[in-house]
Amino acid sequence: MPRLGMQAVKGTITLALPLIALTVIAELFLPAALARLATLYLIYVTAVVGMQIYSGNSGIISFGQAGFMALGAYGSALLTIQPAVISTSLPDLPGWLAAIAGGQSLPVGMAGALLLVGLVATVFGLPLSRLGGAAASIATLGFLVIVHVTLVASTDITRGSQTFFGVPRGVSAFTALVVALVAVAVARLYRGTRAGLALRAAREDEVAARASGVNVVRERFLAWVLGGLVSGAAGVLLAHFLGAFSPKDFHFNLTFLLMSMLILGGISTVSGAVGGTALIVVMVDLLRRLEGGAEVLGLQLPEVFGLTDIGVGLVILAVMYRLRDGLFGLREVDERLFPEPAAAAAPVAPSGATDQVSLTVEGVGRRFSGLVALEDVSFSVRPGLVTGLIGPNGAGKSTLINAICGIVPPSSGRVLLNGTDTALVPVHEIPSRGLGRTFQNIRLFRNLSVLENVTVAADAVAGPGEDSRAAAMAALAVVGMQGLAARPASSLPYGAQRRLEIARALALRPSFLLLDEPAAGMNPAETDALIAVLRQIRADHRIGLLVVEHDLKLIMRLCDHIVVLNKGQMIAEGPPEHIRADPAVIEAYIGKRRAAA
Ligand SMILES: Nc1ncnc2c1ncn2[C@@H]1O[C@H](COP(=O)(O)OP(=O)(O)OP(=O)(O)O)[C@@H](O)[C@H]1O
Repeated sequence: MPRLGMQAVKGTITLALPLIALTVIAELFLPAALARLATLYLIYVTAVVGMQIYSGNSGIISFGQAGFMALGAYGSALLTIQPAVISTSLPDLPGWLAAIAGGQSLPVGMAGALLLVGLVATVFGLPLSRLGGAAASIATLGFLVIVHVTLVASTDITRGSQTFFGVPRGVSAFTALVVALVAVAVARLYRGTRAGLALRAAREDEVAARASGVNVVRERFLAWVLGGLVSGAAGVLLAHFLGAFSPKDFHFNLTFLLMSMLILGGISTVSGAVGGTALIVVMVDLLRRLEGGAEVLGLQLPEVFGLTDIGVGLVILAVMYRLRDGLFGLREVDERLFPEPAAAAAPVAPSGATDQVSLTVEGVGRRFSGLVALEDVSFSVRPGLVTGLIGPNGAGKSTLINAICGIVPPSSGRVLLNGTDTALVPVHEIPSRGLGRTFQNIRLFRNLSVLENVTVAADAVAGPGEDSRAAAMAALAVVGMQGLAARPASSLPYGAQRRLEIARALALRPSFLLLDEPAAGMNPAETDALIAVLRQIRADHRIGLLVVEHDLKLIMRLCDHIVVLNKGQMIAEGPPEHIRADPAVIEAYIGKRRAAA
C-alpha cells in the first residue's frame, strides 16, 4: 500500500460507515419525506466534498462549485431528457445537439456531463491557477457569474431562465450513496497524495512551498479540475433528483448553502465537509418548518420570513467565533481515532553534493525602484565548506539569498548553479536542482505536522516508488527531531522551528544549503546545538553551506570562508582570521572614527 494510502482507506471507511447506515435506515425504515431528505443530504455531501478538494487544500474559497453543478445538471439533462418533450420544450435546439440529445441512460448522462465539466474546468483553470488568495476567490465568483449568464442567455438549449423539465428522475438514496462514497474516497485519497500534501503546504506558505520544490500552479489546477468534476457529479444527481430546475437553482443561494456546510464542519478536512453538511441539512429542514409557521407543543407559531437564512448565518457566526477551523478542526476524524505509526527513518539520505557541483554568483546587482540593494557582487560557494555572508543591517544579505534562489531575480549579473543560470529555471525547480534554503523570518507550514513539513520537500526529489516519509524521518533525525514528527509545526518552540526549517531543506538532498540567520532568537545553548548540527551536515553530507548571520562569534567558529557586504557592495572576502583583521570590515561594523581610534 503506498505511503498515505492506508490512512486514506481508514478515513474513507470511517466516513462511509455512517453514510451507509443512514442510507439503509432512510430507505428501509423512514417515511418518504425523510428518505428524500437523506438523498438530498448525500447529493450535498458530494457537492461539498468537491468544494473541499479545491478550497480545503488550496485555502482559496471557491464560489465556483454551484457553477460546476449547473454544468453537470444541464449537461446530463440534455442527454437524458425524455425524447417526447424535446419538440415542445426545446423546439429550437441546434441540430448538432439535437442529434445527441435525449433518451440516454443516467450513466451516459453522467459521463457526458463530466466530460463537459472537465473541459470547462480545464479551460478556466489554466489562468485561475496562476492566482492565489482573494484574487483567485474573486475569479471563481467570476466563473459562477459566467456560467449563470451563459445558461440564462442560451435559451435555445437551456430554456433560459424558465424551468427545464422532462428530466428523468432516477436518483434513489442508494444511487446518491454510491456517488457520495466515490467522492469521499477520491477526496480522502487526494489529501494524502503528494499532490494533496504539496497543495496544503502551499496553502500554509506559498513562498516556502516553492522553495521546497512545489509546483503551486500545477497543484492548484489539479485540485480545481478534480473538485469541479466531483461537484459536477453532484449537479447531475440533483438534476435527476429534482426532475425540473432553472439556472437560479444553481446560483448564490446554493453557493451560500454549500459554503455554510463546509465552513461549519471545517474547510480543512473531508470529515468536516461530511459532518458540516449533515448539520446544515438538518438545521435548514427544521428552520424551514418553523419559517412556515409550525405548531410546537400545541402552540401555533407565526410565519417568519427569512428565518432559515438568518438562522444559518447566525450559527456560522457563532461557530466561527468559537472555532475558527470549524467543528471538525484541522485533522480528519480517522487521524484522531487511528493515528499513523511513526515511519522508520531511511538510512541517511545521501545529499546531491559531489565535488563536481558549483554555485557561483557573477556580478549580481538588484535594484528596488531607485534603491540599489546589491551591486556587482561576485563569489562562489564551495562544496563541502561553510561560507559566511555577513554585513551590517540593510547590507543586502537577504536580497542576495533571495536572488540566488530565484525568488527575487537579479536586475543584473547572474547566478550559476552547476553552470545553469537560475533565472532561466522556474523557481520551484531550483530546489530539486540542488539548492535548499531557510528563511530569515521562519516560514513553516504551520498547520501541517513536523513530518508533513519535511515530507513535502522529500516528495519533490523522490523517485518513483521511493518512500519520502522515511527520507523525511532521516532528515529530521539529522537535526534531532524524529521524536517530534507528529507534532503540529506551529506548536514547536522557536529553536525547534528553526531546526525544522533546516530539516525541510535537507530533505531536498541539496548540494548547497542557504541559511538566512539560522541562530536568530536562539539562546546560547540552542546556538551551540545548531553549530553542532551544521558541522555534522558539513562533515556527513558534504553540502556547501552559505550562512547569513549577525552572530559574528558563530560565524567565526563555523565558517571556512567569509564574504562581507556593506551597502550592497562586497567589501571583503577570505578566511575568518583575514576578515577579522580587515580594516574595511572593521570600519563597516563599528564606523570610521572608532575604527581609526
Ligand atoms: N522588496 C523590497 N522592496 C524594496 N526595498 C527592499 C526590498 N527588499 C529589501 N529592500 C531594501 O534593500 C536593502 C537590503 O535589504 P536586505 O534585507 O537584503 O538587507 P540585509 O543585509 O538582509 O539586512 P538585515 O540584516 O537587517 O536583514 C535594504 O535597504 C532594504 O530596505
